[in-house]
Amino acid sequence: MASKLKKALTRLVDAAKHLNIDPIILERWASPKATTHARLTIQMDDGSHKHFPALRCRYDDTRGPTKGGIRYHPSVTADEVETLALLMTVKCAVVDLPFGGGKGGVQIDPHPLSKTELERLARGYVRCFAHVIGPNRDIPAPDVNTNATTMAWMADEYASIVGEWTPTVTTGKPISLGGSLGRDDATARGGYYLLQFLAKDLGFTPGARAAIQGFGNAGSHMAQLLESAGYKIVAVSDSKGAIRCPAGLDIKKLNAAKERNGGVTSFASSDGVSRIAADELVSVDCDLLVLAALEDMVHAGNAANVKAPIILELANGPITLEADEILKNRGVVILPDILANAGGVAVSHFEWVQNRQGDRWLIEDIHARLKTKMEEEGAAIWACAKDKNITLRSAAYVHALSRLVDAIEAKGT
Ligand SMILES: NC(=O)C1=CN([C@@H]2O[C@H](COP(=O)(O)OP(=O)(O)OC[C@H]3O[C@@H](n4cnc5c(N)ncnc54)[C@H](OP(=O)(O)O)[C@@H]3O)[C@@H](O)[C@H]2O)C=CC1
Ligand SMILES: O=C(O)CCC(=O)C(=O)O
Repeated sequence: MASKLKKALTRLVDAAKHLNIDPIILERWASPKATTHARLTIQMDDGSHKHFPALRCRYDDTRGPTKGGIRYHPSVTADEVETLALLMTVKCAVVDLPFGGGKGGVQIDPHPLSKTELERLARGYVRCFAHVIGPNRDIPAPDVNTNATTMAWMADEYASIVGEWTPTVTTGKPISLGGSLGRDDATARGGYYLLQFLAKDLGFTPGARAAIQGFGNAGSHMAQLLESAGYKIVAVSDSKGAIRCPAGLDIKKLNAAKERNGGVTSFASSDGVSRIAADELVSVDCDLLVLAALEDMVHAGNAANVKAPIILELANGPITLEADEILKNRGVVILPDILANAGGVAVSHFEWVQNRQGDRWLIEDIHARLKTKMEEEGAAIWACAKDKNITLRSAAYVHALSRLVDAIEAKGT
C-alpha cells in the first residue's frame, strides 16, 4: 500500500499540471528536508520509566522557519508526521505566511497520564528536540491532545536549556506567557469566516444544520461559533462515540457535560439527544459536515453515505483520495484543510510577531486580520477553481504551489 506521504504528494503533483513547473523543482518536495527520531523516556508517578517513540519533521523551509503542531496519539508514525508536515508547508503558502512546514508527534495515548506525567512528557520532548526547534528555525504549536499548557511547559524547558526566556519558540501558549488573544478558537474561527464569506457563492444558507466530527479544540469552538450564528448543531462525536439531536444541541451544556464526564456521549441522557454509532456521524442528515477529528475519517467505505452538500475540513487530511473522488462525482463541495483550518497557524503567526515585537494586539485587531486573510485567500482560491474548472482543494494547491515555486526561483537554487 502506498504510504500516506506518497498519497498526499499526488495532490501536489496534480496541481503542478495546472502550472508550468519545472519537474526538477517538484522533486524537492518528494521527501522531507529532515525528520529527527528520538526515544522519549519519562518517569511515571509510581517511579517506573516508560519509553515512547517521538519525532519532529521539518519538511520544507523555503519560505521561512518550519512551523507546525505536536500531537500525542497512539497512531503517530514517521509517515503520518511527515505527511502532516507536508500539509503545513502547503498551508503556510496558501495563506501567505513567512513559514515553511513542520510537524511533531509522540506515539502515546496521553489520556491515562497524570498532570505531572504530562509535564515530564512535554519537557522530555523539548530535551529530545532542542537542537532541532528554535524561534527562527522550527516553531511548534498545539495539535491533537496538546494545548496551551503543553506549549508553556515546552517554552519553559527550552528557556532552561538556552538560558533565556524565548517566547517565539512555541505558539499557542497561555496568554499569561505571551500567548496571543484569539489563538484558542483561531482554527475554528478561520474556517467559520471562510464559510460565511463563501456562503453566497456556495448557495449555502447561513444558520443551517451542522454535524461536527471531533469535539476538541477545533470542533468544540466551531460548535460554539456556529451556534452563536444561529446554526443548529444536530450531531457531534468524539473518540468515545457520537450523539444526535435533530432539534439542535445546547453547546454550552454539552461542553459542561464533556468536561465533567470526559465524553460527548454522556449528554445522551438529555432531552431529545440520542446516542448513534460513531461512523454514523458522517451520514447524518444535515447541510454542513465539519470534520474536526483525525485523518482518513471519510473513506471509500462511507463517502457515498455523506448527506451534507458541503464539508468543511478543520482536521488535516480527513478525506482520503478515493473518498475525494466519490464526493466530487456526487457534487459535494469541500472547503479543504489547507485553507479551511489555516486560521490556527495564521494566529500562531500573529503570536510569533507579537512576541518578537514585545507587544500584545487587541482581540478586535486579531479577528479583523484573520477575517481579511481568510477572505482574501478564499476569494483567490474560489476564482482559481472557477477559472480552471477544478475543485477548491486543487485550486488551493495551485495557489500554494505558485508561491512556493516563486520563492525557490527567487533564491535561485
Ligand atoms: N489545534 C489546532 O490549532 C489545529 C488543529 N488542526 C487539526 O484539527 C484536528 C483536531 O485537532 P484539535 O481539535 O486540535 O485536537 P484535540 O485533541 O483538541 O481534539 C481532537 C478531537 O477529535 C476527537 N477524536 C479522536 N478520534 C476520534 C474518532 N475516531 N472519531 C471522532 N472523534 C475523534 C477527540 O476525542 P476525545 O475528546 O475523546 O479525545 C477530540 O474531541 C486535527 O486533525 C488537527 O491536526 C488543524 C489546524 C490547527
Ligand atoms: O499553529 C501552528 O503553528 C500549527 C497548527 C497546526 O499544526 C496545523 O495547522 O495543523
